[in-house]
Amino acid sequence: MIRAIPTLMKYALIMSTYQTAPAGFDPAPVATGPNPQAALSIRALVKRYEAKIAVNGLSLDIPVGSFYGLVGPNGAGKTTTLNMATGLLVPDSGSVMILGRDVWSDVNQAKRSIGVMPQSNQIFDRLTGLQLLVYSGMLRGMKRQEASARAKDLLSAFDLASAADTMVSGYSAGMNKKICLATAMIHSPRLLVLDEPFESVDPVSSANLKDILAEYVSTGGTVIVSSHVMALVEKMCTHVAVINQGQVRADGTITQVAAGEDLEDRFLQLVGGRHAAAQISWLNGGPAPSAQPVQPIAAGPQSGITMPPSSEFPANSGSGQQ
Ligand SMILES: Nc1ncnc2c1ncn2[C@@H]1O[C@H](COP(=O)(O)OP(=O)(O)OP(=O)(O)O)[C@@H](O)[C@H]1O
Repeated sequence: MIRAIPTLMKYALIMSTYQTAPAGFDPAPVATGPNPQAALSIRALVKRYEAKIAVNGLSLDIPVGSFYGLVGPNGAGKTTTLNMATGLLVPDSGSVMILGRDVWSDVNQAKRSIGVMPQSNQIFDRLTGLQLLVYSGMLRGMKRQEASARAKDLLSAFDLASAADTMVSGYSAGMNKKICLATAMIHSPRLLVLDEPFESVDPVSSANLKDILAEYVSTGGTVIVSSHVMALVEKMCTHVAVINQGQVRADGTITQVAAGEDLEDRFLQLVGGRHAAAQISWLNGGPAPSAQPVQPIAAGPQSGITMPPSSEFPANSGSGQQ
């Protein structure tokens, strides 16, 4: 089982800093460099997409051995931050250190030392579950025999043993999540980064996954999960960071961040954005749309499509040209 998988990697200490922030943008000043003692240490991370600042000078320390939840509203910058922290997306500026090693000075080494759960559309789904896991292990430098033994342990731990020889394209959404998580664990990384790991997973499998992750943390591993499910984060995580508009609004242990309240209520206070229920009359049994005359649109005589005339779909001569 997972406990039997030995640690492969030991880590050196390296520090460095990226180039300065983009012109015209001033993230919050940062007094200290990354913390080499942390599992993941981020300083003044910035990413912008043209006018949009996705990550706005974000700094965060994630302690070794923590089960760390990253929460934030849609578009807060969680995925962009995690992609930059795990070597998948080049930051505009800022620095990231994983277990004392600067990520961007040797990005391939950084990638080998962590387990990042891929999205289901990022895996080779024409392989069987067993083949995918062995392949993932060998990509990280493992010998085939060892990768194969671990793959079988993982398939059984994740209740996928009976689907070991089934092509991943034939897996359900929940099975897909589990095989993705297994690919992130095969090389026994000391840091696991998981984006919404429990989405689509049934309650029994979810409880098993939580047990596996809790055991992994109890042996000194660090887990970072991004999630929108506050109850799950409150129950499972030791720490949490609330991210909004590309910055950390609050971070610390669950108790510190919740500050005596329900974590979800605290989250809503921190990120704001709640508004009175929208008044959409047609959702509340408002008047039925009035009948309008219809006439053919431009798709040609054989199309058989008719639409009411309007400013969005003006009637034209039926030439079919736009
Ligand atoms: N490739 C891209 N090009 C342009 N804008 C992007 C790109 N990727 C992300 N963004 C923008 O950056 C912001 C942060 O996106 P990100 O995906 O990091 O948010 P998130 O917190 O993970 O959101 P969610 O919870 O919805 O997954 C959003 O406004 C998003 O539209």
